Amino acid sequence: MKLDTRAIRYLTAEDWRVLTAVEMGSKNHEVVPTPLISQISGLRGASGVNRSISNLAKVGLIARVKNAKYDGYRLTYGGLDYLALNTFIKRKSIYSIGNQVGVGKESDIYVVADESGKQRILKIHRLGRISFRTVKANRDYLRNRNAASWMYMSRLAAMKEFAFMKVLKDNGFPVPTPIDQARHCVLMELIDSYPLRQVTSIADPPKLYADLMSLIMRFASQGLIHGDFNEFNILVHEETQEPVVIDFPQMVSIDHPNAEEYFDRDVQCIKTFFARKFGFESEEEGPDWKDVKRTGKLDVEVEASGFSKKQAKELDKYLQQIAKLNERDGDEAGGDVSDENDDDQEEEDRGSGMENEDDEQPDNSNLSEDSCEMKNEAETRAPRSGVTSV
Ligand SMILES: Nc1ncnc2c1ncn2[C@@H]1O[C@H](COP(=O)(O)OP(=O)(O)OP(=O)(O)O)[C@@H](O)[C@H]1O
Repeated sequence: MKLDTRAIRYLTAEDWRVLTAVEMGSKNHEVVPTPLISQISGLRGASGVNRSISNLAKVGLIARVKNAKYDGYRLTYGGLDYLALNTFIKRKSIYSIGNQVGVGKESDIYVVADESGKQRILKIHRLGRISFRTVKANRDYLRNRNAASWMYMSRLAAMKEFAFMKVLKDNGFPVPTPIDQARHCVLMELIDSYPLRQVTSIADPPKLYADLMSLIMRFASQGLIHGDFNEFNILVHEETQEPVVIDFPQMVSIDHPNAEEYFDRDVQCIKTFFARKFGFESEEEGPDWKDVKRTGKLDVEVEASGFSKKQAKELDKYLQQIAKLNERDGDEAGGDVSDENDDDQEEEDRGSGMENEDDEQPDNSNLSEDSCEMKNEAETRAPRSGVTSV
């Protein structure tokens, strides 16, 4: 799903109201009936509403749903992107959109700029897009998921990322400065860097290795385990060669029942990577779970910062389901980024009701042993040009 912002400046105030109405209506309607869109938008006269509906559908921000019992529309990823961008533009967080610099399994990364031209990173969470392609085959798995689960879950993922980044940054951890969050998008500082995965040579591998191991210990002493601490999620600053950590979907508390396992896996990922890539093996045994001493409670602090335990559980459960689907479908789904606009009928396959049935702890067991290898290799260096105004 490419972010095409060409139409954003041409939408009228009425179009925005109608788009917002479709978003609001889809909170409890799989397919939002046209009369409801009209009612929520508060616009007088059917002709204006119909004109806006047709404008929005033409540029793919909403999609007419065929085969439904009644005539209706649903919001597309594009529509949600526009709503989020509009919020950022109004808040003056974003002025222009540049190149896409990353396509992850579950996010798209763009360079954007504010009015002064300062460049930033926009991360658009797109949870579940891979699994959508095979959603029919996996009916049972998703039957009880919310109609708008991709929107809701992508928003939770953005909220989680923003909350963690904020708490970590405020406590002196090397993470990008979080700038803003709206719907399923996070805006953050652009780090002049390469992902460790792409770095071909490093001046001082033992130092970087030691820095990373002490980071794992620092996280743990503050009550946290990254859970996906690998060469894809560590950026190496171009000038200083200092590490900057990104991407926190798997982050868990050291009180998690599987904490030791996740901690050991983070350590092992770094060991394996340094041995393979730089031929470096430390003489020291490396950080040991037994040496972790809690001196802080960032795991608790993050819950108080706007991302609740309940939301964390909802998100973790959904991530586990998606991981299971992807695992089951193997290569068929792997890396196949589906565009949800492709298939008008898929909405039917998603049930309703976002229940939170049990009290399970977040579980990272879906990650395979070699989770260090899980990500797609994408063009990930942030180019500094091509920023166009939206
Ligand atoms: N703040 C940043 N500054 C510079 N580059 C960044 C920044 N954030 C992300 N990137 C680039 O985008 C790439 C992908 O980012 P990230 O790991 O957060 O998402 P993802 O891996 O695409 O998501 P997923 O885990 O769902 O696959 C990074 O490897 C990095 O090259």
